[in-house]
Amino acid sequence: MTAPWAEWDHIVKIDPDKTLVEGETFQDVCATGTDALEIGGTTGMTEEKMARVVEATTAYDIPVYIEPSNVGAVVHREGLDGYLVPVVLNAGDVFWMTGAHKEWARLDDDIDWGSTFTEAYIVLNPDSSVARYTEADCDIDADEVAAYAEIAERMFGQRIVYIEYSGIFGDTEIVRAAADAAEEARVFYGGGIGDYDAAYEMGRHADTVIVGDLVHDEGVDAVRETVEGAKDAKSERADGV
Ligand SMILES: CC(C)=CCC/C(C)=C/CC/C(C)=C/CC/C(C)=C/COP(=O)(O)OP(=O)(O)O
Ligand SMILES: O=P(O)(O)OC[C@@H](O)CO
Ligand SMILES: [Mg+2]
Repeated sequence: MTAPWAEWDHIVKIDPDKTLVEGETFQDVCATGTDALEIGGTTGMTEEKMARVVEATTAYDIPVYIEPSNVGAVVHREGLDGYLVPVVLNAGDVFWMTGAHKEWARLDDDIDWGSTFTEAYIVLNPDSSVARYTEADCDIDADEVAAYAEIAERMFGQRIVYIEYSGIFGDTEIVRAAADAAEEARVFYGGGIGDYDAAYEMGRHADTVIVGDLVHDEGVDAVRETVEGAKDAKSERADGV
């Protein structure tokens, strides 16, 4: 099966706990040229907030995926394309590898496994909420990140390796190392993408560039630039994927 994300160069991640820039709508976000929306955030997440954003975004012609950060924030809804569920490879607490997932399977009888996929996260900004929650070991070098990417794909069958620098622009050598280690698995990169150049730079290595805070802090014009950066980088890549 071709993965839904196979052609995604760029994703906007909407945090239901944050607002859009005044005067902008989800329709404007969808019109930036981004390939998909992920809805999720670490702190302040509730089912109500999630439901509100899902309802507002599924009205448009763009894939919408929930990225759950806890069991209570998952909603099921007509028009939703599916679920991209994090599994944090370098978490300090196994709850974030399998524990939350076990609880979700135990409590939710309506999981649609056909549209549920996992993202093998490697969390690398120690000051981010996600690093603090998961007690991630962020003090790892490019070799170790590459090895995580390798085992994610080869031992655990992961199809997405997500290099997560939430809040800061990451180390391109680390992203490159992950990309080199991944054979078929796609490398997602997120963190601190704020303009064309940043998206272009990470898009040279990662298959998909994710933009989060920018949509809430700066708005759709800035996001559109990053879409162009990611897409230009992709079209210039020798492997063409
Ligand atoms: C199995 C289910 C249903 C849930 C568990 C899912 C897991 C393991 C989540 C792990 C870590 C996590 C919270 C991932 C979400 C990724 C994300 C949205 C990160 C961005 O958050 P930050 O930028 O750190 O936080 P804020 O912007 O909310 O402060
Ligand atoms: O908010 P930013 O820093 O763009 O990070 C995006 C995303 O990777 C967060 O999960
Ligand atoms: Mg954030």
